Amino acid sequence: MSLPKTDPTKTKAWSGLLEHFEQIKSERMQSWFEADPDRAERMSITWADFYVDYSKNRINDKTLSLLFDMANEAGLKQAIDAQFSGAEINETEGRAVLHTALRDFGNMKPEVKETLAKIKSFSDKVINGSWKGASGKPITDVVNIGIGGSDLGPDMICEALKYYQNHLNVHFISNVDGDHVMESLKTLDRETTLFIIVSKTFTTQETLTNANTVRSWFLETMNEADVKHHFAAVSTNLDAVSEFGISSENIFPMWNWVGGRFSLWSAVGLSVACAVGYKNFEDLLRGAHNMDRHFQETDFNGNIPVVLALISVWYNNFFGSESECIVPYSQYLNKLVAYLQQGIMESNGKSVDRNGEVVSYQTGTIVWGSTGTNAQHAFFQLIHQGTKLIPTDFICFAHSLFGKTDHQNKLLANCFAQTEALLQGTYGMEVENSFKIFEGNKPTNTILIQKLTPQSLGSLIAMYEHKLFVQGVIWNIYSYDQWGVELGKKLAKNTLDAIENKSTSNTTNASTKRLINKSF
Ligand SMILES: O=P(O)(O)OC[C@H]1O[C@](O)(CO)[C@@H](O)[C@@H]1O
Repeated sequence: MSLPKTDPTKTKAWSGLLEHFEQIKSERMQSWFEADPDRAERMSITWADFYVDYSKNRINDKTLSLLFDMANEAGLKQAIDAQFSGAEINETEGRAVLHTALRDFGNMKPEVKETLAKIKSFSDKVINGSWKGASGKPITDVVNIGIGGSDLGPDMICEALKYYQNHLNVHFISNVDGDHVMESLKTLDRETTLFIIVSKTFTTQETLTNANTVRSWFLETMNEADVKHHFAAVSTNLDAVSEFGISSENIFPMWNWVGGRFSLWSAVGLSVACAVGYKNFEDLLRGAHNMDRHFQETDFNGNIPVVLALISVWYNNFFGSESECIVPYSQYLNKLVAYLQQGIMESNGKSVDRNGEVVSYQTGTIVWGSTGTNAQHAFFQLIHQGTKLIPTDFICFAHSLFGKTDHQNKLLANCFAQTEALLQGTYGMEVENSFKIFEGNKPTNTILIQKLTPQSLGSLIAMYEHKLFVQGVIWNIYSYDQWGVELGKKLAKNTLDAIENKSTSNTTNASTKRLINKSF
């Protein structure tokens, strides 16, 4: 089983969509709402504790039907089946893509089960204090050292599930910036801190540099023999981890069939299990699995990731939208966008198709955003009155966690009101002058979830994972490799040599040469 290799622009549906776009590009959503009282009901999906309203989009039934035709012509069903079957759909790296297998409790690989049991036993001990530091004191602080997928996921989840957090303090050291490392260490007590080094490859320059700096700092007052009480690691490269000096009982495996940016469901989530307890970590995984089943089993017209992906393709490839915005109305989700940026842009930032040909159409969207209501007071002006069409996802929760009704009502009112303002603008209203005109007709999706729980969070993240995969299938690109980040890594090595040796004789570019020389 492999991924189909269909050029989307050669499909019948693509031609149909081009023609259809010309017919409806100037139509106003408001008039569709007025003409069709059932629009909001028809263009929404209720699933588990999710209600997804996609009615405020510049689409009608014909648009949707053509988009579904395109998905069929692109072989989306075959692609979904290929992914879940464990086929090597990451062909350029010769790997299967099975992050979904990490959360499939009914059908779990023995090595995954075993690792989850190890995560449970380790995190239980750290939380209940039976895991002692070298001097016999219980752990108070857990520090995750990793970057990219080995940092963004656990950091985002720990922040999102802060309400469920226990007494442990969690910290994340990611950037190779030494100031960041030293600032993070400033308040930590060596005797009560546990460091988890997370690196799929265990070759990443930033993570290894940071891990070595942290170990030297630790050894300023502690002994080599104490390392095993304070350092654990998560990696596929078990030999390199042992070489670093971490004892085998503190090593958690991961596997090549899990991409870094989809790895929070593996032992990469160890810091999450420590921060919120294993039960909540497992609930997160179960929530993601529920979304996997919805994605795998539901017809395209009721399938949340599929519908959201196709609508996004509609704006990207027909309206020419370059970016899309994500605005969660929950401060707990303030790291969600950074996390999704890696997932979406590292996956779909590709310009060569699955046949090895340079594409003739747009692929990956630029994703950006921030939490509401803060975002309203920052960049919403541009979405409302700027010249660009920026489809926006509004994510909100029906119930808050602390039950502050007054705040919650205002938070939701702002969220819903923004989608309405973007839809209606001031169209048909009398305004004093042209500066006060809001064009309206700006597309939004609203994802209303009952409550922020580990389970609903798992479902939400899995929803975006599947959405990006669907888009990659339509665009005929390989979403699961990331060759584009390799060149920079290689050049950084050469440049480091020049900086360390204070010599630019091997630097060819004049601008880079001058920059290096100015830095001495
Ligand atoms: O976990 P590792 O191997 O240290 O890699 C970290 C990150 O680097 C990348 O390979 C490239 O940025 C990401 O895909 C990955 O999440």
